[in-house]
Amino acid sequence: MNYTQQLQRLNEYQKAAVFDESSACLVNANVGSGKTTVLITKVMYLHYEKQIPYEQMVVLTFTNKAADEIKERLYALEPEIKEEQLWGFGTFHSVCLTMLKKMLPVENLGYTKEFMVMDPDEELEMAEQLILTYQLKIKYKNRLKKRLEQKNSKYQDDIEKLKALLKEEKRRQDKMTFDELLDNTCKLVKMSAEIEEVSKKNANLQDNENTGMQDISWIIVDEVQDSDEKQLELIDCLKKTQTCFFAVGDPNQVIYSWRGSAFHIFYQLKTKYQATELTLPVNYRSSSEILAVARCFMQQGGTLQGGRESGDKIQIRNMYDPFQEADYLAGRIRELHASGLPYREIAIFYRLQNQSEIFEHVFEKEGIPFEVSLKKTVKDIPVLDWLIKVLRFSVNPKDKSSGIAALADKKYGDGMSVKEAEKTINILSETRKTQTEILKSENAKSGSDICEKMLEFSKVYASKQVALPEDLWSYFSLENHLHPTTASYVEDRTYVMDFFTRMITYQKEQQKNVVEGFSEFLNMASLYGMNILKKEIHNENDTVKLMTLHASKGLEFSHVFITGVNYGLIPLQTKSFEEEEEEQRLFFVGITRAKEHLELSYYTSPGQYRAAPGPSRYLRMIPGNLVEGQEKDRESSATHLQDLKRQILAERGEHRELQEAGKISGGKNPSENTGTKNISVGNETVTTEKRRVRHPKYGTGSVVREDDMMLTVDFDDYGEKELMKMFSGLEELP
Ligand SMILES: Nc1ncnc2c1ncn2[C@@H]1O[C@H](COP(=O)(O)OP(=O)(O)OP(=O)(O)O)[C@@H](O)[C@H]1O
Repeated sequence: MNYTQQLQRLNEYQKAAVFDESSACLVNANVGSGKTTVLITKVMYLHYEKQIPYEQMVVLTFTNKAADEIKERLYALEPEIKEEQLWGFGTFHSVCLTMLKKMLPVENLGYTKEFMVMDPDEELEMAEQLILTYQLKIKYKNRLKKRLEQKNSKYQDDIEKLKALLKEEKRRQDKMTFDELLDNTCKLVKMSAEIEEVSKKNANLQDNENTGMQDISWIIVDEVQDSDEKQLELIDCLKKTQTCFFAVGDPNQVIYSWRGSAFHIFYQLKTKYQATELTLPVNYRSSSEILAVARCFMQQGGTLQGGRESGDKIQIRNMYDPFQEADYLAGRIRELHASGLPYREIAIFYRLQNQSEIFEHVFEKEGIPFEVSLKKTVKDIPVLDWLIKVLRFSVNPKDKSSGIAALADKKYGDGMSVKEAEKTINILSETRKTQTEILKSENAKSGSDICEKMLEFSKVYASKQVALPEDLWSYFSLENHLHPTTASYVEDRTYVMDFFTRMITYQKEQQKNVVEGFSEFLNMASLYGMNILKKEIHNENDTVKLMTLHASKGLEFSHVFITGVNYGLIPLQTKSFEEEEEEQRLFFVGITRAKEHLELSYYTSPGQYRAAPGPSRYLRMIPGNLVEGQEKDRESSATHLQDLKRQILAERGEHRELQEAGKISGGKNPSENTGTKNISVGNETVTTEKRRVRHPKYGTGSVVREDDMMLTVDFDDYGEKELMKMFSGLEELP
């Protein structure tokens, strides 16, 4: 659709937002009212009608997906647009990264232009290494991240010393955290503004000093309701008196308030910039029945007008348990597909990631094509997590933390302890001894081939080009590190080769030398962990989409099934009124993804820790006239259902047997080193104190049950998961 066609399609509210030229404008938009549509048309309007160059626009989005969508639409209209022209289109973090690399004097803050980005886990690892090296006494280490963020500590320990060491170490290793990308951009933009001010005053001394900063005419922000304090501060730094500010958002869709976003953002921005307020009230997505249900969960008042005619009433179903539900949905999807509905128009939502498992088993058996939206980042794939450390140290030998972590990795590294790895790196990098000398050295346990390779990488590849992924594979002797006899080898190798291919392609496309190109790619891998693996759901595939309510934001489907609307799941048990409100908004987001048809279901026997049987109170908030006849409890004893259940449980059992036989790798026994109080009930032990653990894939969580063999952990972002003790791969958190 070209610019004129796009403009003609808009309603009066949407046009008012596109044409608005006040110095600040806030668009309070309803769900599905065309925010994305307006934002893209606005950029086109400014460019084509007002002749604002793209390079003078900063268009900030909340996800990379949203930024890519806008860029793709612009490229489709004007394929000749250069990437540099769209430097300001991206997430807050990626735009800051570009500014720091290309426009701002990072050297003034003690960094080089080659600085690398580190994610929050890496910063924690660095802090843990420093605690070890300097023998620091730190209380509540399981809350180290929080404690490092807190300004004033009330505990008597070495936390302030650790903060200072960490700051120094990050600068020494030339690394910035995500937050520092924003903080440092702000600092340098402010410094540039001061220089400009001084040079204006001293105009007779020299012409306006070139601060390297682009003139920014427009700052445009999408999903402004999800911005946090740091992001607002960045907007404030970038906005000069002549810069116009335009933001769209929906206060009813705040689902990340734990990141600091809050309702007061609209109010704050409005008063700060004396912003004009506009609205987009008409929802074009959902049928009037679906909108009527959505209105029951709106918290911000206002009207939610519908732009579409009425459709099906919504349905509420009672399922005995998740097995019965999966079986029902398989049949229902088959029916819908037979009647001509593409699979891609069907979505199933749930509150916790672990709820997808039963659907996956059943759909696989029933031959229903599906995709599960997993929050997969490179960090979730152990081999890539390790490889990135190897590469980070290779392109930046100052980054000793990555080198140490790579060598000390139990599975892929050299199996050294952190201390041994540190010594090896220090000796090798400082004295550049050969491997034989290292072996003789008293201080190091053994020499390390990969350590030498990492240290020599920049030199070796200064003049050489990498042509194929195989070159890197053999350079680092990865065959030895990925252990060809292990079960994970084939999959690991595919991940590695795929990662190399992308990295080499990127470096060539950007016409950078190997070290520069790889560094940029690794920074992107930290920032866009998800995108880079292309594991996000692809809407073009004709598959049923399975995802958590959080992951559904911004998407739309003809038929939506929200499962497990039981108390304890939807909503989750909450600790505060604010959390409860956020749960409700999350449900609202889920409901408003549906265009034609919405089904909600609850279980009699949810089979999830903390979930209560029976309908959640949310279902009682929906007026009866919007619902098509409630079904009675379904018969749960159908023989085929019992068989299905048995089959799935048996498969789970086989999985355990494989683990027991050592075919699936695992880690240390987490109960070995705990001082937890446990109460035994029969064979089972109920944990009375919260034992915190970390799993390489599922993240952090608390142990809720354990017996001699098994251990059940309630993961913070995943929900409950049962693991074999011996092979759980869990790391005990202090
Ligand atoms: N003026 C219009 N006429 C007809 N359809 C429209 C119009 N504006 C937007 N739409 C359609 O309405 C749907 C929602 O639009 P869009 O995705 O831009 O909304 P949104 O506000 O970004 O949604 P969300 O609140 O879920 O983030 C899309 O299918 C879009 O094509």
